[in-house]
Amino acid sequence: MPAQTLAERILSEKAGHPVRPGEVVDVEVDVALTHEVLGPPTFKMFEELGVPLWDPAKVFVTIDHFVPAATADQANNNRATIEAVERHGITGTAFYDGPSHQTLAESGMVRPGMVVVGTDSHTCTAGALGAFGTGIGSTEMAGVFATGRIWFRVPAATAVALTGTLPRGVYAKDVVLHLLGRVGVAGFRYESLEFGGPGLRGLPMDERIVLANMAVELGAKVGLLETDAATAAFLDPAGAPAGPAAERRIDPAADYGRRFDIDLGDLGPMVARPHSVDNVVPVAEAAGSVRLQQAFLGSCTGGRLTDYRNALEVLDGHTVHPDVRLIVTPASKRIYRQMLVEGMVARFAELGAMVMAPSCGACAGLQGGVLGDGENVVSSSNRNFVGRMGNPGANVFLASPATVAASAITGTITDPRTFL
Ligand SMILES: CC(C)[C@H](C(=O)O)[C@@H](O)C(=O)O
Ligand code: SF4
Repeated sequence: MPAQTLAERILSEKAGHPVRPGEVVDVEVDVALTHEVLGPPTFKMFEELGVPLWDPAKVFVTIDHFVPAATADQANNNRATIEAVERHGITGTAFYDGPSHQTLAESGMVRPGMVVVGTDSHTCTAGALGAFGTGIGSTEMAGVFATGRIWFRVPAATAVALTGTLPRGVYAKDVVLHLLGRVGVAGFRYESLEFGGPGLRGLPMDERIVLANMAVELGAKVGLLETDAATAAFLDPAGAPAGPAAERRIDPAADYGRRFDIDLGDLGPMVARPHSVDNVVPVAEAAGSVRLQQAFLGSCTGGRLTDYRNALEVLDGHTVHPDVRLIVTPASKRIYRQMLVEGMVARFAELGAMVMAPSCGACAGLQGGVLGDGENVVSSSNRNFVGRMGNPGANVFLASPATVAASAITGTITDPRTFL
């Protein structure tokens, strides 16, 4: 067997022979994800085929974007989704539990080496668990529902070797923003973006997930991470073994088109300014540039326990600027419950934050924090194009949860190290 990239290894195992970049392979799907936004049209197209669902146990359906519904149309989509799940006997569901990529990761359905497809672009998040995860359209998903199979062109790969440790006030989000600043939104187009090295393995799972989650912002087909004991512990919190497939490391002898070496110790807090996720500068350069009306801590990128702990570390002992609405939208019910246990909900409430139900919330501007004309928001989420967060007249700045917290205190973009 030749040395393989993480993506080649998964697709080779699935195809039954060693695959090469550029080759088209037809593979079995292990998990198919859909949600209330693209689920109803997907089910409609699939049902027109007149065949049974290939495997109801391998489908995961969520209601996460329209939660709680802001309009009757949204509520009708939610109902249509529930009815489709009932019609087809689908067992994997997370209704009103938080963004699908977090709830799918928590569900235990995803394992290293799997092929995961979803009608959502951030399905690449499953790469944090060692799975070949990618977003597909609803028509293609109708085909997957019917056959349980899909074809891919095997992607070329880039390896990102992380060494060192992140300085205080710097987080995984800053690593992704740093990469976006270097290569741009199409920097890894249709590639497998593979992260490894001791720097990666030193990051907690909550932080690692950010790297896989934002691979799509860099144009990548998949964002695959090395897996280790921490991955296994995430998959099996009770300590049950995750199986021999759990440990997957980058093979330096594999055919990587490009290799990046990043010493985490060299990085600083970064911010992506409107209206592109690669419009990146060090936070210091954007500091004080605009007045903020909103600060958002949430989404499948920046709504996990580590994010809230980091944000509260900055916020503790300070007050939120009176002009700023601080919105906290946990990325799952499990996270929300743990926040209650740790007293974080109370601390956010005392700071005047609006703590919302787990959902996508303000991230895609579908409910839970739409912006007004000319308003500026600093957000721990992943996209800032014109109209993202619900208003083409608003401006979205993307940063780490700690930078969001620091900026909420001052009412303008602020380096979190000011308060650490
Ligand atoms: C609504 C959904 C199809 C969309 C996506 O695919 O990413 C959303 O989750 C987003 O983040 O923009
Ligand atoms: S939280 Fe945002 S990025 Fe994630 S699935 Fe929801 S809308 Fe998309």
